[in-house]
Amino acid sequence: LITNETAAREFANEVNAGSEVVMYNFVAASWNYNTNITTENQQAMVDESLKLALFDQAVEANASRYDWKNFSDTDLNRLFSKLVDIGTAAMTDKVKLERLNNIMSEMEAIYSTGKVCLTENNCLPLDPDLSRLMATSTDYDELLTVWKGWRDATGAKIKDLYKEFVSLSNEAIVQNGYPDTGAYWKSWYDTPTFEEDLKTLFETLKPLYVNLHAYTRKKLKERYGADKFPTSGHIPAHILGNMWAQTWGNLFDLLEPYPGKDDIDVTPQMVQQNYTAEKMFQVSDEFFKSLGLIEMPSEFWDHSMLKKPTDGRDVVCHASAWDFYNKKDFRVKQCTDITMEDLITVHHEMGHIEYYLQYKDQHVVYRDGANPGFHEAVGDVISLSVQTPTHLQKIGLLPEVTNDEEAEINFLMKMALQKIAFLPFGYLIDQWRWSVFSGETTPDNYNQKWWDLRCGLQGISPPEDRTEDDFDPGAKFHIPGNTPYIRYFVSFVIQFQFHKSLCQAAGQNVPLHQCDIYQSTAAGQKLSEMLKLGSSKPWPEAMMMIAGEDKMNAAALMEYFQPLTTWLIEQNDVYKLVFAESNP
Ligand SMILES: O=C(CCC(O)(O)[C@H](Cc1ccccc1)NC(=O)c1ccccc1)N[C@@H](Cc1c[nH]c2ccccc12)C(=O)O
Ligand SMILES: [Zn+2]
Repeated sequence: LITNETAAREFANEVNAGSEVVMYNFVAASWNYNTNITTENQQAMVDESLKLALFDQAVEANASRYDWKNFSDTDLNRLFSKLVDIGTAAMTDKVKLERLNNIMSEMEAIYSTGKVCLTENNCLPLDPDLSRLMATSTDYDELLTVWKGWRDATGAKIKDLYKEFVSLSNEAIVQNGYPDTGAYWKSWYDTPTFEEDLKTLFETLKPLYVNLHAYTRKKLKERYGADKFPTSGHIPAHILGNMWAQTWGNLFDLLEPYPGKDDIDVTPQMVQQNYTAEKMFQVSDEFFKSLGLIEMPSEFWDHSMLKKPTDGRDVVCHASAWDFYNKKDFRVKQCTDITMEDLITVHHEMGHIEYYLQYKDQHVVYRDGANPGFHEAVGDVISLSVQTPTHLQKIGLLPEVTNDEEAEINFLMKMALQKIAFLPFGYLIDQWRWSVFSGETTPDNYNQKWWDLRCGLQGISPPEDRTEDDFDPGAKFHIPGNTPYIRYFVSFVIQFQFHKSLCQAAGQNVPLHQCDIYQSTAAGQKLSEMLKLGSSKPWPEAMMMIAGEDKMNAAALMEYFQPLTTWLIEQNDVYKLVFAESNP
């Protein structure tokens, strides 16, 4: 084995240059497929992913000729540990590797082109039509038709492909040295106690969720009638204002504690002011600039897809942010709707782009979040400031701000419907997936296990019977998209730790939920120092830099929502708080 660390550094630099070319070609082919789903674009993308896998295999083989585990330079050791960790690209059987990539692109196409026909010749896509219906309809049966139709059009059609995907993904990852795909995904957090830390966080936050669930259930019973609800205490899954019941913000008009106050759901104001998708991204860019962070380069504005094409092309509408690995080309692809919910997603995507911009000069293997949760948290931290009534007033979306106890509770309720409601969902998706990858959940049990978790952790129930002919996990983008999900649960906890620390840096001595770091270059400085690291340091070091502690901690989130927690407990009759742990 080669022990010369100078030679090793030289090798790493050559890999960096080569990676940028191969990665650019792969990302460009993926972009073409995602923004124009055709069989030729699908084949072109699969071809590029095979070339990338061969490149990664060559890098791994060459890197393994160095005695990198014994390097004295810890950074070089870290760099090589990433060079040899090539994921499913380790699959040496090219036929199987091509099959794996074909299955993934096929599942993504089925999901992205799925439609529900409400009448013979009225077939609606998820974005924007079905999403708007789920957000605005209060017709129990119409919601049920859409909820079931979407699962028939996507999950059920993906089921068999997913079974094959699981086995091929595991076969590949074993060649990379991991027992199964879930173990590989967890390794990105590089924390031996990761799963128990997550469980502790979830148990700590569960009382907040149970309070919100009880309050929401009571109000939904008033709207739909108690007879529509199982005696077990679960809420039917299709009446929460979202296709997956993952956030409940669209129920704000029903759940608003003190009606008649400021209209903090600024969607009407955005429509009234003729907001465009471009404008929404410019508003977000301006916030990042106000912190002294890097503004969007011209390539971003020239090459992004900021709204759904109207030329009949099939596209993957689910939002995403793209790094072309050439230090210049960064894009967002989003079928932006003119709503406050989508303004929040705009900030989420711009957070990914800002991270890309900040770490673009790192070695390719370090162009990642400190851990995947960090990448998901950046935009959300900004949007915690943007969503404050005082900030919405500053940018002209809220005519005037009432500063009293009731308005404060209204605001915290709206934030809880986005952040607290999400927690069990963010937690359970990869509990399901890790159990599938490990073999604990077998293919004939996929749907049963899914509903055990949805009922047991989220307290929601299927509005009609489900069987193993259904595959309800497949109706959520990240499953056919093979995008890990625990990153969002991690993000929803750490973004409040970041927010609290950046608010202190900005000299904001107000309650956490009223803090707006807008125009604070001190906060921007602290954020950019962490972002520039990419994944070059272990995430506890990055966490210490930005939050002053090296662990995930729910305290900041609980501090943020404290006034609402108190209010909810007063509102709820304690004995009605729970839902049965089992399937109703
Ligand atoms: O999926 C997303 C946003 C899309 C994304 O920006 O996270 C995107 C997902 C994706 C990953 C890989 C391929 C295709 C899409 N992730 C990225 O673009 C991305 C960018 C850089 C690094 C890692 C991921 N949000 C989740 C969680 C969520 C729901 N509501 C929210 C509100 C605010 C923030 C997050 C959410 C969801 O919709 O269920
Ligand atoms: Zn994201």
